Amino acid sequence: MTTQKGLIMHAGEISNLAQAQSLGEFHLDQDCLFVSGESCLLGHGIKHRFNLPIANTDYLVNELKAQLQAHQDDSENVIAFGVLPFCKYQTAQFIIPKQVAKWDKSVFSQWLNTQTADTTHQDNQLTEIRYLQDRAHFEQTVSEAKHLFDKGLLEKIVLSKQVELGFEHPINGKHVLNQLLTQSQSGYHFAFPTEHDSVLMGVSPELLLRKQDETVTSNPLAGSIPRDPCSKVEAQRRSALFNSKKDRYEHAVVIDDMRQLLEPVCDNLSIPAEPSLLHTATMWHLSTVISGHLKDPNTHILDLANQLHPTPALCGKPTKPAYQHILDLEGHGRDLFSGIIGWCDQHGNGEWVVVIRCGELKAHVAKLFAGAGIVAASDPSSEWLETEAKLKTMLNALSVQQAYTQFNK
Ligand SMILES: C=C(O[C@H]1C=CC=C(C(=O)O)[C@@H]1O)C(=O)O
Repeated sequence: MTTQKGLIMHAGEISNLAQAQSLGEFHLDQDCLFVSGESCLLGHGIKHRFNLPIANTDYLVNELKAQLQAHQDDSENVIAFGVLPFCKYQTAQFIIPKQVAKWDKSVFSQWLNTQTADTTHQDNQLTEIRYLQDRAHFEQTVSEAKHLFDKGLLEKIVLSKQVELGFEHPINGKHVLNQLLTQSQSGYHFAFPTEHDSVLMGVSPELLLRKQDETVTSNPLAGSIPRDPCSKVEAQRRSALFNSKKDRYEHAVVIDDMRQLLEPVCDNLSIPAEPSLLHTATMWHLSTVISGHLKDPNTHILDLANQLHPTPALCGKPTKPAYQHILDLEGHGRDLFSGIIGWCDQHGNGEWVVVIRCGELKAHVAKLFAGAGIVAASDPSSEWLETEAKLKTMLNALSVQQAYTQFNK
């Protein structure tokens, strides 16, 4: 095995479009996709689907290892794709594919493009928008959270909303995935067929953990500002974000938490003293790249990832009270949203990202999610606008950004 741009090479490398086309079609209801850097990991077909509880990390890791061993082929490295929910009392979904291939991202994009070239979304009317938490409710919960900070009960909480979009016709999921790949050049694109006949897809900017033998890398994000088409405004926003005390604090809470968990298990944990700026197609974020060498290279990636999850970038600090207040304040179950998604092999290597900037697509309905980190200095209206901006990744991929804005007027 060799490494290219951080993604581990596995059996079945495909770098040529003709070779890719010989595989037939990409099937959203049975194929898994995980894109990292210039490579993507593609799972074809479902050999075995199973669920595991995530409340006990040792149990999760041992059962997962046993499942991988039971489905190992003679010659090939066996891989499981999976998604862990936000709630520790729900179960993770895993798929061991019939066949795994590593592709160049550009080849995968071309291959998908050839399958969607003659389809368009233009005639798929948005017929309904249903907020599981509307603006008034969201802003009210931010204000309530601020009282919790005043009382010293919390330092940070991540509050979210969900939006259900109804369409006239069934959604063409492959077209949406194709749009995600075209519109968002960076980030971790993913697609996973869930046990409820929906497809979870999106492009997450946030790497929770990558593990290759003894090396671990993480790229937590927290502290955000929407992008702007005007370069002057864009420059002002970047600088405002970088110098914002509120956002620096929001970010520091996440980094401190990750340091606490990773320091005891790593020999030389490297955490830059101050964050840098990272952008997606729609947002700027404060970002820190953390890396380290594991004291025990045999540590399974989910051993660490499930302990890190949910970080204060998705939940809050302290974790347990923040989690409880999320349940009370939000009033909707997050399920897979703000969980983690990725893959691992039988050596415990792999990559997991947080389930954000994504949607769950099923028939005529797309369920979208967006959250924002709330701290004492948060302004309810700005936090709402931040969640609206975060929705754009999926709204643009669904080609309904304009219709969505019209609907909300
Ligand atoms: C919860 C989301 O973003 C998280 C990840 C990056 C930055 C965030 C923030 O600045 O609030 C959030 O913590 C989301 O995109 O729905």
